[in-house]
Amino acid sequence: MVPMDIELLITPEWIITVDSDNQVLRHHAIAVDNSRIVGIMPTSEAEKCYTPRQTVALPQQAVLPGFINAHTHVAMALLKGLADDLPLMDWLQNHIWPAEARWADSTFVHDGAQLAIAEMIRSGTTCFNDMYFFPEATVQAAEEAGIRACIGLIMIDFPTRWGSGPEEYLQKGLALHDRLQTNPLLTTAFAPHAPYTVSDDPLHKVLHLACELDIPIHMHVHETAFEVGQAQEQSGMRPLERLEKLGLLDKHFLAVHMTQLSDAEIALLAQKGTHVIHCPESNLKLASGFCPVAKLTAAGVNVALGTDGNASNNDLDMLGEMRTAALIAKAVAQDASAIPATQALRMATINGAKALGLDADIGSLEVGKFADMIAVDLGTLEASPLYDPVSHLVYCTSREQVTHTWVAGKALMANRQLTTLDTTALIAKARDWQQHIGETP
Ligand SMILES: CSC[C@H]1O[C@@H](n2cnc3c(O)ncnc32)[C@H](O)[C@@H]1O
Ligand SMILES: [Zn+2]
Repeated sequence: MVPMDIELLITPEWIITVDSDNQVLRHHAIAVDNSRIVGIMPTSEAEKCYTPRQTVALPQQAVLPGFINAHTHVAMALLKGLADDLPLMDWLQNHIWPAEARWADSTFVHDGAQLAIAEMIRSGTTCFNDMYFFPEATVQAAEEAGIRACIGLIMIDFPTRWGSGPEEYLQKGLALHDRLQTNPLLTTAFAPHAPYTVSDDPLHKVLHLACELDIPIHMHVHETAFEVGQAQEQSGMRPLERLEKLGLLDKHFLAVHMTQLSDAEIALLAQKGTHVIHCPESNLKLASGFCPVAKLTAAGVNVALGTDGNASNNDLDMLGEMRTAALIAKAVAQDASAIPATQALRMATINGAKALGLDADIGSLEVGKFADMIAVDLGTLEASPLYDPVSHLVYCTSREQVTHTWVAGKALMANRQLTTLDTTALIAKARDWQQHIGETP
């Protein structure tokens, strides 16, 4: 047999596939060519089958699909730690929105996005689903870094620095959507902010365009009891009921947070195929409530994981988020078997891909999918002894153990060195923003 020329052969100790059988393979290799996985087989066999231009030997690492952070506001990295220990509405109305009105221009969004993307690559995220003003600046930062992203085309009733209102947001969003058609790493979703900030007419328009373009809709929904109570007082309806009446709930809809859910609402989400994006650390920090993840999963709802922005988390660490999700699910369900490690890992990978409609291409390590993957060092003192690599990833691994991050076969981090971004320059720029933002009364 003539060996096949390929770009890259990776030979780790474990491959955690996150495929439908949750296969964990030992002493297997991953062959990558033309951005995609072309083979997964025992290392001894791969060495005969391929002539790789590059081989990466990872004798104490596990290789797994890159994390998909299914809800972010990446530019908010520059507001990290600015307003802590507050409930959502006080945090938003009295701290975050005023800071955004003062600072969130195109340069802020680009610089914040770059900083966040560096943090994400260093912690094993290969794809994020974003919602923020000046999305074209987030696009620029993502393109410079080489990361995959779903860019939110935002919608909100009031004027912001990015536009005068719904009509302009739609027009700018559509122009950006058109421009991204030729970009293999970037997709779009409509991102109406929340039921309490977007009225029916713009929601109708968003739904109409999302159906026409066949793209997802991504929205904060039922984040707090206050949100639900206020909507009931004002309209006699819970927000979810209103969204259902408007026709938004289907398999293209990503409902973020969902801490307030009745059993009937859970059944409705399952029936409609709506995805839930769980952000446990943001919900804990803002004391927003608890998403009933075990009940949702049992009902057949696809639940993916997001960090939310750096101003409410305050990190973008999907390993940490997985651990929190697995632990809090047990407390909420009062059942130690709720959300076992394998399920938490699926929430951080393949379930995010499903929510974004990208599961044919990413979310698991399988032949034909893009080589979006990470290597995690499980040979450390803290990870020893090791009986089950998936258990360690969820319950006992910190982000510093991520050694390599690849997107579409390109290394964005190798041996903890970023290849497309300059860490020292990013720290300097962040400190520059800190001086401006921190010293303004
Ligand atoms: C329309 S751009 C996004 C908008 O959302 C704000 N935001 C960040 N986190 C949350 C959250 O948890 N709930 C509601 N809104 C949030 C962000 O500051 C931007 O203004
Ligand atoms: Zn959010």
